[in-house]
Amino acid sequence: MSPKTPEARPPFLVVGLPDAGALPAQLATQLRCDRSDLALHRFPDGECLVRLDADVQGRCVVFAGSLDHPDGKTLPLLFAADAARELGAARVGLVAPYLAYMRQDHRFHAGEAVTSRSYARLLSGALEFLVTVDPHLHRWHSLGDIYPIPTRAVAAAPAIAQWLRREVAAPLLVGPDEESGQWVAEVARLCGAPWTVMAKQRHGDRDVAVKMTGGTSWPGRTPVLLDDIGSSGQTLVAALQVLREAGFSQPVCIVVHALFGREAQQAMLDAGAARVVSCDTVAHPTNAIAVAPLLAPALLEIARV
Ligand SMILES: O=P(O)(O)OC[C@H]1O[C@H](OP(=O)(O)OP(=O)(O)O)[C@H](O)[C@@H]1O
Repeated sequence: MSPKTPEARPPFLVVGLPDAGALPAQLATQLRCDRSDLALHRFPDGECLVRLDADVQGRCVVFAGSLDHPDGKTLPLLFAADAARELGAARVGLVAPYLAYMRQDHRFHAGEAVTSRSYARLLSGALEFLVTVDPHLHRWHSLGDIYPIPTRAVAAAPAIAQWLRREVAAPLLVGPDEESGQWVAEVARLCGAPWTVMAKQRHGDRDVAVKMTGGTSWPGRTPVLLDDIGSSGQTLVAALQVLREAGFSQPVCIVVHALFGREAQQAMLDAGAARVVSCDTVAHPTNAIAVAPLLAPALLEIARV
């Protein structure tokens, strides 16, 4: 099949998922296209009913919204994607700044589901492309390992580095575990700052232990703890305690995806964090770093191949 000419490309329609915040409007503005919000009704028995209020015929329908609290958001998304196709959409894709279930990437105990793979199959059965931000890639090396559809993983690092250059004079980037090295090293490179990672052991959902593995002598540097996800907040709390014991002061905490509640945020402040900030992939009071503007270019690239 020959590549589509620009004239033949279907126009975009952005459809905001429930609780998607400002993202759908931002995307529609950047794409200069129409936007509509998915109507969602919950019946008394908990079942959902979705309704598309815009004409999707012949359009490239882009659902937009993060997949935090995924169990309540995923079925409406799948139903809506199915409806869009039935109603004549030319293409159906998803921009989800936070992609759920990526941490369940291994059968840790006999009989457990490898949910990241199952979830990928589920979404890939309903969608033709996916754009997200810094998915949790630990045992999977890329989204392509589990998502058969075209995907783009947008890096938050340039936006984080830009924020740091503005807000922290002489940062030392610190990752709380080895996996965080992938984000920490890139942000450090972009800032021209030194970096190190700790070693983490997870014993339970809210039970982690971390220890310093590199040096602790970084005179004049402000430690900046950087991780992809804050959930219970215990990883960062444990890392903050280690930094305090090593004599660091006024550490800054940055997470890409803020999945934590008020208590976890308070625990980080109590453990010595001078500031706790996050990217705007999940709407949260700590949002300070905008990555949503990076999504439209990735979407244009992927939706038009
Ligand atoms: O706020 P918390 O509840 O501590 O969760 C956040 C941590 O969880 C993830 O790693 P995880 O411990 O799942 O390790 P992994 O790299 O083995 O997937 C993530 O990279 C954070 O480090």
